[in-house]
Amino acid sequence: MRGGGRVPVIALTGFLGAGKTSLLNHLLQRPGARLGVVVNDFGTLNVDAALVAGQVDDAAAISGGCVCCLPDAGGLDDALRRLAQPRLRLDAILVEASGAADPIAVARLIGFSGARNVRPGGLVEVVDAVEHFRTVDRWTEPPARYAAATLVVVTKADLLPDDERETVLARIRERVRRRHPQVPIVTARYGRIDPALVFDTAADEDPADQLPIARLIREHHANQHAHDHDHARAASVELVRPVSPTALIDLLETPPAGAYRLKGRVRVVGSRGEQGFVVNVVGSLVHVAALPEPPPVGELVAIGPELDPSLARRRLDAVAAAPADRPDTAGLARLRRYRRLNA
Ligand SMILES: Nc1nc2c(ncn2[C@@H]2O[C@H](COP(=O)(O)OP(=O)(O)OP(=O)(O)O)[C@@H](O)[C@H]2O)c(=O)[nH]1
Repeated sequence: MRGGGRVPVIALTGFLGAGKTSLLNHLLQRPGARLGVVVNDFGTLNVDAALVAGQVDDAAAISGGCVCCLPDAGGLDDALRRLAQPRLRLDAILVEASGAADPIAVARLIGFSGARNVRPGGLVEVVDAVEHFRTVDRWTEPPARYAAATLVVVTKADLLPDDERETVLARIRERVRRRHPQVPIVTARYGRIDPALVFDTAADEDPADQLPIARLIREHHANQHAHDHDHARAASVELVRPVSPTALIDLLETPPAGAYRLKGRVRVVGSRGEQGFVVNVVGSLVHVAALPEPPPVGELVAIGPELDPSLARRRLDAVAAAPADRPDTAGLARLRRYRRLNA
């Protein structure tokens, strides 16, 4: 381990559904690296921890809020302390912040962590090329969050219309550069970047580009009263039984009011036994993928800055309660159609 024995902590930030878990799973596939993971998710159920592809023995999961708003970094410091123990000999710790977390606050939490054996290793801001200008960058001035990044990864360019792709990507680059002229910006489908981009940053002891962050953090402290991000709200349900594909697809296609993001893992009864699926909605995009095994217990989480949690909970409960013991041919066909679209 380099860096005087302190383990670099690399933060993955980005708006709800931008592609942080996809990037994390990609980085975890790096052969030979010993990586620790902290996942911060919404709701009482930690879907992201369940979706982190089995490469880590113990993903420290922090659920029930956004990491930058936890009092005194509570959960984060504990998780970092646990993962930075010398006997684990980790090369780096990756922290996936919740989609509502403010990157500047995340940088501060890591920079001033009470865990002794860690040091900041960079902050990767994931940008959803499709939704970015409707969600994160909506005002005249580019958002301050760009300045906290040591690397910007733009995802979902594949979903942009061919004749708009270059214009949108150029606009993202131009907006980011106005806040942070030197930051590297890469485009990557499903976050499949060259891992050296992330782990190189982590190899530098006290990289020079931490300096602007120190200033940002001070400014941020001064503005603490004007908390500058919406607290997303969440509703979740645990699924002990298989779900009805029709009820599920109806939910994905018409999410509860204010649910910008829906995600979960489910079991459905097919003609040849039970099958597992992971479902994702980001804005108006629905994504369905098969799981290798049906999850013993599934879950669904709805998240959004303007979500009404009790109304959303009723919709989720209705999906959990819909009868689903027999194969539902029409519903399964709709589910498969999404799988084909996303293949
Ligand atoms: N087409 C396409 N889909 C992507 C890409 N990156 C991510 N996705 C999909 O976008 C959805 C959200 O991705 P996640 O990686 O779960 O996003 P996230 O930022 O971890 O989401 P939260 O933690 O809930 O905020 C999933 O369905 C991904 O498969 C991409 O580059 N192209």
